[in-house]
Amino acid sequence: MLSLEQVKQSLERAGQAHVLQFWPELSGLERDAFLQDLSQLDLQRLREHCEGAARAAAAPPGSLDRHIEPVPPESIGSVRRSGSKTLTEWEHEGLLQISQNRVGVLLLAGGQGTRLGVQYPKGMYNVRLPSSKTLYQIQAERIHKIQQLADRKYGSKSTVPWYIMTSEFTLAPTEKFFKENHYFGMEPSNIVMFEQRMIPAVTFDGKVILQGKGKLAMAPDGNGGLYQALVDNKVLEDMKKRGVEYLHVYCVDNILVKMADPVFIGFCVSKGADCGAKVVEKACAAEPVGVVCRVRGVSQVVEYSEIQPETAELRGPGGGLVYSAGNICNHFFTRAFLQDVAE
Ligand SMILES: CC(=O)N[C@H]1[C@@H](OP(=O)(O)OP(=O)(O)OC[C@H]2O[C@@H](n3ccc(=O)[nH]c3=O)[C@H](O)[C@@H]2O)O[C@H](CO)[C@@H](O)[C@@H]1O
Repeated sequence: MLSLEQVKQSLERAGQAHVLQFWPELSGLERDAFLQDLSQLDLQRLREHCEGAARAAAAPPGSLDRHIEPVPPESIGSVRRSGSKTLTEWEHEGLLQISQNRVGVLLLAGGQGTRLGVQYPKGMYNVRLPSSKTLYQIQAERIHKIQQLADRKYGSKSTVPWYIMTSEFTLAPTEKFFKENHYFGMEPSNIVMFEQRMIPAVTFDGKVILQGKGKLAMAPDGNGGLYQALVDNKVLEDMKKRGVEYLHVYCVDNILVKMADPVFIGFCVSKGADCGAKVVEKACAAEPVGVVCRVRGVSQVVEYSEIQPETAELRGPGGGLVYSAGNICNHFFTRAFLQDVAE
């Protein structure tokens, strides 16, 4: 732990000295705990984050749009436009990989569910189905089912491990919920929960916010915190040990999610892709979903808040939207790709 003097100096250098404004009012115990938290702050990294966010916010509207282009047709596979032979080939490839224990699923469940307005992890939400099943139970049953389908086709005894990224807010209640529900019939060792990092919440001008006189307001570092969390928690090592080469990543609030969807997995594997995104055609230009596209030649998601309405409304020769690949936060990654990103 750093001394108060050291912490003071680095806070001053980083323009964050205000966080110590209530120091004289803190008890001895509170001071120790606060100093401990402050010693662990990576102020340099925080500054880089804030500067990056400020730059993005200050960029003139439309600056992304000038460099945007659709994903090339050869990288796209469409369920709607492909014949049943092609779809069956992709499905068989996906099931084959599952039967060989080479596929895992990863749930992004570190968000706080603020928009849903619940005080507990979203996966515990009972969506009022007649069965009263929660999102977690529905997902567990889908893992059982896909294993069963692969086993039936290839005579295997497959396992699709379930990786669950949580945060400081969601780990303990999620663990408790799974335990109380007997892991929904799954082998507990095949459910790997891990925590993403927390970062300080800041104001628009990059000042760290206090939650209390001796406590920083912290928040999970976004779903892009996944890559760091995979390393911090040795998840890539776990995948390697199990022989998992492909990961299907999805978000918690998608009740229709086809976990380890064999068609999607099979398509990505047969393309030799190192990452992929499953998309749904946008219903209308203004639909508030991100679009998968290319910016300066690099494939990425451009959020609906980033794209200009004129770009979103562009239509191709057939009359369809040029940017219609709606992101539903369903991603495919090879372990090798994730390892590469991590390094
Ligand atoms: C960045 C991103 O993916 N955006 C997509 C996401 O938006 P959306 O606004 O839903 O993205 P969020 O970041 O809120 O949440 C997506 C998922 O990430 C998880 N989460 C979030 C924050 C965090 O720190 N840790 C964490 O695990 C949430 O629990 C959730 O499962 O879904 C939309 C609809 O499907 C897409 O159109 C958006 O393009």
